[in-house]
Amino acid sequence: MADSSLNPFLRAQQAFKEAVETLGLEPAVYEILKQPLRSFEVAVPFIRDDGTLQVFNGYRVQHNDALGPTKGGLRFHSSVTMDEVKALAMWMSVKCALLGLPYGGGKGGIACDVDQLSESEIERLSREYIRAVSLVIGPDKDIPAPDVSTNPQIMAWMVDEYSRIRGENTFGLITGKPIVIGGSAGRVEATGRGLVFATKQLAKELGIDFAKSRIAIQGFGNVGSVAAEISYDMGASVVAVSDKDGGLYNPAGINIPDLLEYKRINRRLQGYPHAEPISNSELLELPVDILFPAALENQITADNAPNIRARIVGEGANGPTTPEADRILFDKGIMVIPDVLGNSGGVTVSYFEWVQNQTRFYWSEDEVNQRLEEYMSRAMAQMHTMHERFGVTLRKAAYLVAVERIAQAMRYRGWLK
Ligand SMILES: NC(=O)C1=CN([C@@H]2O[C@H](COP(=O)(O)OP(=O)(O)OC[C@H]3O[C@@H](n4cnc5c(N)ncnc54)[C@H](O)[C@@H]3O)[C@@H](O)[C@H]2O)C=CC1
Ligand SMILES: O=C(O)CCC(=O)C(=O)O
Repeated sequence: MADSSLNPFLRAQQAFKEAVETLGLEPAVYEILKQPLRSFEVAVPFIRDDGTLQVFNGYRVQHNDALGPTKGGLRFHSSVTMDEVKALAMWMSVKCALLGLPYGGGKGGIACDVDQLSESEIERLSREYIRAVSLVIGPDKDIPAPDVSTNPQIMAWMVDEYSRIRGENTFGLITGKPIVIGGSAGRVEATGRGLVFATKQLAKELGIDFAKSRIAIQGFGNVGSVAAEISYDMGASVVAVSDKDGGLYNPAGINIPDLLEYKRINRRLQGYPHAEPISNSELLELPVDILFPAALENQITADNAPNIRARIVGEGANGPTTPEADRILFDKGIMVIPDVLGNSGGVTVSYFEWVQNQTRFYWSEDEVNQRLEEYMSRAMAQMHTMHERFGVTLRKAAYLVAVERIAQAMRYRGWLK
């Protein structure tokens, strides 16, 4: 069966439409939320190491700022398009509102393949991108952060470039920075930590002991590798992991610290001697308790959803499950922790980082982790209330919490007359 719901922007629009209708809100709410307030497409010229000039397409989208400045990551990936960035920004609006953060949703990216660029080329590209969007971002306007193929080093170059343009250190411009220049303790781990936290809570409700569970993880970057490490430390058996080049499977469980050391030395997962090779599609269909998709959108579709055997799908990635797949998983009794909650640990600790930058007062990692649990527990409780009140999936319930909050802000601000 072909899956008609692969365009993430159309999916995001449909989800907002359903939420506005379910809540019985005025149609004007959907008219505002169905597209971003501002979408920028910029040319990013930079000099290659061989002296030639290359120009990439860059994007920054600000979906809705009723609750505060827009916030969301920057992705460097060859598949980045305006529609993808719009959807990612819309999902950020939902995530920030659900978590009760004083932000709207934003997102950005550059269509490029970082594997083809040297480190100095990535630095020049990052600095040029910031020059291209410097007029539309800022600590009280729109605050970027890491996403796919971007990291604290890239955030450092970007905040440095912006600070040079402004003529003053502006650490609150961007989050996910190295700790020594205003990064927050716990930000690198936050998304994976939050995902494991939310999954452990749901597992308990379903009578699954997380510490005895079998887990498969697609994507072994910031989100997937941290989720693997924390799950392993809690005693769970991580039986499969993967990256864009394929996966590894050991039904007896993979020693994650050993694999991380192997990856650090070899810069890849492939060839690890204590697990069998497995494809990404095989990994998704393994007989496990918990599946963490932590790579890209559209991984669980109408085609493979009937074969998913996990009892819980905890979405670390943004948009890994299509709406048709969502319906199939629901019918099979598989619980899905929606991305807007599952991966919300990242933006929540980004918010803490921004607060620390604005106040110049820095917190310990324990304080960060404790507040992260408080914010996520509150959002989960509100999502559960909507889930029960309207009898809808957790994803729809998350949208109901978020859209009600954004609509309230727009109403007070006089946008809905
Ligand atoms: N970094 C963060 O704090 C947050 C990330 N996310 C989302 O989590 C997902 C992963 O992001 P990061 O871990 O930050 O990125 P990353 O760049 O650190 O890692 C991405 C991983 O996915 C793998 N991958 C790429 N394409 C793949 C494919 N087709 N099949 C299987 N694996 C593939 C890569 O090889 C890599 O292991 C994205 O959807 C991102 O938007 C969401 C919230 C916060
Ligand atoms: O940390 C942030 O501000 C945003 C992270 C992000 O891009 C996401 O949650 O998808």
